[in-house]
Amino acid sequence: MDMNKELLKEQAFINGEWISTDNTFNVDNPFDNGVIASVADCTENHAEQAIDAAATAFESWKTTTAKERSELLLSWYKLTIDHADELAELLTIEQGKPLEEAKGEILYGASYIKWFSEEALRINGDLIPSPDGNKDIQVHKLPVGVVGIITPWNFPQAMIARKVAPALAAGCTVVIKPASETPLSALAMADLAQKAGIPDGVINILPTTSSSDIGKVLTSSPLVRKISFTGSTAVGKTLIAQSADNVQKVTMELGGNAPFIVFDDANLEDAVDGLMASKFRNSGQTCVCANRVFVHEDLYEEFVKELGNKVSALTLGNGLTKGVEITPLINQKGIDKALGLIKSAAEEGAEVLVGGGVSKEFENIVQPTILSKVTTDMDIAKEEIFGPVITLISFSDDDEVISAANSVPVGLAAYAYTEDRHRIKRLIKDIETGMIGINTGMLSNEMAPFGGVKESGMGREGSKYGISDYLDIKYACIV
Ligand SMILES: NC(=O)C1=CN([C@@H]2O[C@H](COP(=O)(O)OP(=O)(O)OC[C@H]3O[C@@H](n4cnc5c(N)ncnc54)[C@H](OP(=O)(O)O)[C@@H]3O)[C@@H](O)[C@H]2O)C=CC1
Ligand SMILES: O=C(O)[C@H](O)CS(=O)(=O)O
Repeated sequence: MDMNKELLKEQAFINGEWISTDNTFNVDNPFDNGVIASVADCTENHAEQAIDAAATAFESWKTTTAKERSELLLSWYKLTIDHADELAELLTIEQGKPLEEAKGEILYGASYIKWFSEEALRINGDLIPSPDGNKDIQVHKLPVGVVGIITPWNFPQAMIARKVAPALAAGCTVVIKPASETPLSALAMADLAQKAGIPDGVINILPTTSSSDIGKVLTSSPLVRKISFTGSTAVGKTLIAQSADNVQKVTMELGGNAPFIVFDDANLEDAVDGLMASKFRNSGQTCVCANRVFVHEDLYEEFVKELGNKVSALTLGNGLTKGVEITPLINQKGIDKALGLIKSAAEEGAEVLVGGGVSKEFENIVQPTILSKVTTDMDIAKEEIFGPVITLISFSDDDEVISAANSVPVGLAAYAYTEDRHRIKRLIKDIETGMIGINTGMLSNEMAPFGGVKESGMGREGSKYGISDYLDIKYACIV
């Protein structure tokens, strides 16, 4: 296809230079497996170079004023908005999601850059009256230093913006390892950052297929003071363990298994619409997708009927085609995972009401699927599906469904549809997640604290809380 190649970068970005490497790796279009780019394959040596560049740049970047950092982030934001269409096209080609969703991601990512250009101006300390009256107690907020960032393929631009913006606003510098499936969005954002005037060495990007090796360099370097990661819980645990040797700060946005609960007093149409929005965004490849759908027995049959009509009407195809809603999963591993979970659920007694396999027309697209008679002891209810598959579980009372919702080791997002304000108060308190949507299936925005509890990770991204992850508190006692 004729793609705008202005922002198509295939080299590594280290210390403001575009660097070629001895080896390269292909980036494929998930729709047709066509090769769209051949990208520099960085090694541990490149990682060391990038860390040194970030450490050197930190010595000057940390002395910039908050106003200077704010203005540079605003310039980056404006260039991102100006190039939103090209960035969206690049994102769809490397990740597969519908162009309209990709544009939404670009604007969503940009909103974090704008938000933290403003938050940079509000990094204030404290003056505290001393208990004995003869000391000055000062609290200073200082940048932690060089940050190692590892990002996933499901939101390849927004996860860059959501981590880099607060880091730079705080005065930190960054070394980024993007997902090997989707490095192009990260490289394009680095290009725009350089054009916005962000100094050499502040942002460094290491595309690679040697993620484990590069991860070890980042977590073992005494120059790297923090690791920020979004991805699977399994990899998050590996990184937390590796970061322990250096006592690095960590922000971990890990896997989820969101319960979506439809109570007997729910607005049924709203609940169906909310589930459609939550489940099928990015073809189910988000960490906050509804993963277990609990429907009160009194509503179950009517809910299934309404839902079936909407799911059956979804349009499958190439993300670049206007109107397409369901697109390929990121790779064969993701397709096999979703199909395997559907198969095991059916073998364990679930009923396939809609879909259940791969599209007959598009081999990389899993059909939007509805499984009924699912139970919480099935594998599909215990794992993050990361595919367009709805699992319907019937329930009869509040205690039962809250206990079932909490019966998993992760706790990122949850959703509930009910009008009962006493029940809402109880759900906010008792559901073990970092975030809960009440009568909505979409809760992510730059002004809210995004993050999880239990094995969904630690730290928060976005909101007034997001910048704290990139700051150290220093107490000065002055007589
Ligand atoms: N919470 C979320 O938003 C996400 C959750 N997931 C969950 O993870 C499952 C698997 O998806 P997958 O893409 O494999 O996610 P991973 O967690 O494996 O990958 C996420 C990022 O971590 C990198 N990575 C993988 N292993 C290591 C390592 N040992 N050290 C350093 N970096 C590493 C990957 O690099 P590389 O690309 O080279 O493998 C990628 O950049 C999904 O099915 C889903 O359940 C996945 C993505 C996002
Ligand atoms: O990793 C993800 O799936 C995203 O954080 C979800 S969201 O922030 O785009 O909702």
